Amino acid sequence: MAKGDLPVLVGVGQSLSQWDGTAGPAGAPSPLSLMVDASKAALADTGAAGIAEAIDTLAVVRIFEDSVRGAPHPHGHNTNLPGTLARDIGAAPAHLIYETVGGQSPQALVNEMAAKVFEGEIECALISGSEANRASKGARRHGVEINWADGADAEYEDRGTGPMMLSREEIKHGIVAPAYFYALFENAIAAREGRSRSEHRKAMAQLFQPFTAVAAKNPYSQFPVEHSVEFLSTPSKANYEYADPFLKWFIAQDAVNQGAAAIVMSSSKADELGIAEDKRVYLHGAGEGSDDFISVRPRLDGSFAMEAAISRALDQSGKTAADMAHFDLYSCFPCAVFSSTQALGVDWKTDKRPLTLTGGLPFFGGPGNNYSLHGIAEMVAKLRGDAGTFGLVLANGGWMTKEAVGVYSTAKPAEFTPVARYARPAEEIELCTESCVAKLETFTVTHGKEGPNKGIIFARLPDGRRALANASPAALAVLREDASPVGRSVKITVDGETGTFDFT
Ligand SMILES: CC(=O)SCCNC(=O)CCNC(=O)[C@H](O)C(C)(C)COP(=O)(O)OP(=O)(O)OC[C@H]1O[C@@H](n2cnc3c(N)ncnc32)[C@H](O)[C@@H]1OP(=O)(O)O
Repeated sequence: MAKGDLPVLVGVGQSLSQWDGTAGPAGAPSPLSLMVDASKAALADTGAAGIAEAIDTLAVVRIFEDSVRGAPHPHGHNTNLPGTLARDIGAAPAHLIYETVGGQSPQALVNEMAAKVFEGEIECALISGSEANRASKGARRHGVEINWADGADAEYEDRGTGPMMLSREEIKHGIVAPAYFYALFENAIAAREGRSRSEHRKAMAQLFQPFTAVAAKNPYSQFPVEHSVEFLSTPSKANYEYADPFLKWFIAQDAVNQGAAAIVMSSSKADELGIAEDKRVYLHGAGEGSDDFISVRPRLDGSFAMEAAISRALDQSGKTAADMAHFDLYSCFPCAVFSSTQALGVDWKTDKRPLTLTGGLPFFGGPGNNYSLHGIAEMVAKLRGDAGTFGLVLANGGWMTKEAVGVYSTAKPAEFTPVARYARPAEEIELCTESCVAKLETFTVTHGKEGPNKGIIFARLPDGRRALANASPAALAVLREDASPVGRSVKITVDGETGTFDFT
């Protein structure tokens, strides 16, 4: 293992199952089976023999059931996903890793494995991940027994669930689901653009309509249907209100059975194994950024972490956003794409380059932490067919809390620079936890099957501090109006640990 060897992606694979329990237990996938299928496809995709035996490092992206402390395993627990995956693909890696939580992890693992190859620590890494949440939901809904329990003796490095991404203050006010966090960003963007709810829904639908067209043509999409702007922007039974301004199809869909895998190795190992030049895709730039709890971020209409990760990756590659021919931008919610295109300086309304290669998390599917491994798989395939061009993958974790970016091309880079440590924000907003009068900064209304249930706001005091509060019944009715309430004066009364507000 020589130090300074150029890392290269040589194989990618994906898997998909539409199993949802309606036709009984036969053919039910598990997270492991989806990873095995995708990994075997990645091994075959290299076009060379002996790859499984060459894998010295195997890293698995953390699945949903292992991402929340104490979450149940309703279909049995696979206690060693890396070890069982290695067993089932005939590999015997010296290093097994079970990655920490976050949608950044596929790209972060590529960045890490590439750096380890370059440092001469490893020669060949397989990265894989999956979700079988469609199977899980379907099995429970239809009373079908499925069994995911498994295990292996091989030791693995468990990176755990990582630091908390939400604060006590946020939890107390009901900001507990990704859609609620992102709705606060989304309404901050709508307010900046001067849009009412219906106007912003139209803009979100215009952004996402082309994503649906890509998803409709992708054989690995879970929901391959092209939707109109009209359908996407209009509340209906099929497109119900979830967290204002989001309707169901503005949201990452987690009812998916999808797996993906990618193989990173040293160029000399690729030479030794006879991997053809036209299979090889290089990492030209890598960047990573992180952010604070949402309630203390100075800006809500954009992302510090995205800006940091994107600019670092582009700088490393010596390219600009204008040089990118292809993008796969994380799209769990429209605001993630509004924020990344803003950071890239790409005008989503007029730019001709597609912003997704898969179809995006609401339409291709949102397989938990692993979505961007599909983005990377699609990017590798796209670049092989468009040799010499460049593409950028942005992977996003938490609520724009952890970002990892990769710039790729089949062109051989003159040099490789390992990724720098995560950029960290320097500024944070002080919170006010007493009764106060403030100006509404952003908001959401959460919905259940019975309709709207909770109004949540952030408000800013004249001294710059921020307060969190929930809506009184009268204030909730105002939040439901089409006109944006952002900028209006509110009176917050704190009782115990939570604030309740009314409009003044
Ligand atoms: C970094 C990041 O990636 S952040 C993103 C992380 N990912 C997420 O947060 C995942 C978010 N997504 C989800 O939770 C899910 O995909 C959902 C809720 C959007 C859709 O889930 P599904 O399992 O497809 O639910 P589905 O739409 O089939 O709804 C189930 C039932 O509940 C009903 N329902 C659920 N919520 C509502 C609601 N708010 N209003 C009305 N009905 C509702 C549906 O109508 C449906 O009823 P039916 O069974 O009678 O037809």
